[in-house]
Amino acid sequence: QLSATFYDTSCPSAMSIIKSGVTAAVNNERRMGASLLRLHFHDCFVQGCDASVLLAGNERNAGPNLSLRGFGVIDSIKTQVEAACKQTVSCADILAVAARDSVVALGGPSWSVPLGRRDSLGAATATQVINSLPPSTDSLAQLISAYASKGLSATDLVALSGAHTIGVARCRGFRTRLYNDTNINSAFATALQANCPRATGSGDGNLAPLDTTTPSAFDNAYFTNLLSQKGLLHSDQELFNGGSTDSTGRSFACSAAAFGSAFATAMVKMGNIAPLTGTQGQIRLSCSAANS
Ligand code: HEM
Ligand SMILES: [Ca+2]
Ligand SMILES: [Ca+2]
Repeated sequence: QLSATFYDTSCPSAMSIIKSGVTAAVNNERRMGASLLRLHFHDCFVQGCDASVLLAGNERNAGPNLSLRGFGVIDSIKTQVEAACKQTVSCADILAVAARDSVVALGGPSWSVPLGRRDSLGAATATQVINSLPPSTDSLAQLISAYASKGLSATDLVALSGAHTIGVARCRGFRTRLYNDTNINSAFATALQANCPRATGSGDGNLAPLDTTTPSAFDNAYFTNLLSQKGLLHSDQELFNGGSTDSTGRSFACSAAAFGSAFATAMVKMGNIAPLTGTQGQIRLSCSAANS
C-alpha cells in the first residue's frame, strides 16, 4: 500500500531535490521530460515499478529499451537524494516522481504520487521485456489486452498514450505506417517520407515528433492530431480508427481538462503495477546496480 506522505518524516527534502533536478534537466533540453516519462512506463510494464529498467544489463539492452534515455539525470538526482538521506528513497519512487515533475515542467497536469516502492534485486530478461511492452505494430484489440493484463482499462490506454504529446520516435518505428497504412493524412505522410525512406536500414534513426503540432508541450494536441489521421505510430492511430476508443479520443481532443484528469488517474494506476513494498527488494545506493 503506497502513500503520498511516505517520505514526509524520513526524507522531507526528497520531493524538492527531485523537482529541481528534473526542472534543470528539462530547461536544458525539453525532450528530457519525455525521456524521463517513458522510463517510468518501461519500468512499470516490465516486472512492475521496481526500477528494474535502470539496472545495467539484459533488461536495459533489450530491443525496446535501447532508445531509452535519461539514466544520467536519474543517477544525478539519486546522488543528491543520497547526500540528504542515506539509503532511504528508492530509485523506483524517484522515477515515479520524476515522471510527474516532467509532465508538470512541460505544462501538463499535476497529481500526488503515491510512494513507498522499493527497488528490485535484479533485472528482467530481454524476453520478458519483449513480452511485456506492446509493440507499435499492435492492433487496438492487442493494445487493450496488453493493458488489461496490467490492470489498466481501455480509457487508461487512451489517456496514457497521450504521453505521446511530447517526445520523438525513430523512423524505423513508423516507416511501415508511412508506406503501408491507409488511415494516414497524405500530406503528413509525404512530409515525413522525406526524412524516412522506404528502404529498411536507410534513415532508421531519423527522428520525428510524436505530436506534430506541439512536440514539447504537454497538451491535448496529440488527440486533435488523431482526429485528422496524423498519429505518428500505427498504435497511436489505432486508438482513433473507427473502434471502441474513438469516443474517448474525441473527448480528450475536445477537452484538455478531461485529458489531464484521465492522464493523472491513469498514471497513478500505472505507478501501482506490482510495486515491491515493506521489506521486499531493497533501497539501492546507486540506481544502476543492485547493492553488493
Ligand atoms: C500504447 C503503447 C505504446 C507504444 C506501442 C509506444 C511506443 C513508442 C515508440 C515506438 C516510441 C519511439 C521509440 C523510438 O523510436 O526510439 C515511443 C516514445 C515515447 N513513448 Fe511510447 N508507447 C506506448 C505507450 C507509452 C506510454 C504509456 C507512455 C508514458 C506514460 C509513453 C511515453 C513515451 C514518450 C514520452 C516517448 C518519447 C521519448 C523520447 O522522446 O525520448 N509511451 N513510444
Ligand atoms: Ca520494472
Ligand atoms: Ca503536445
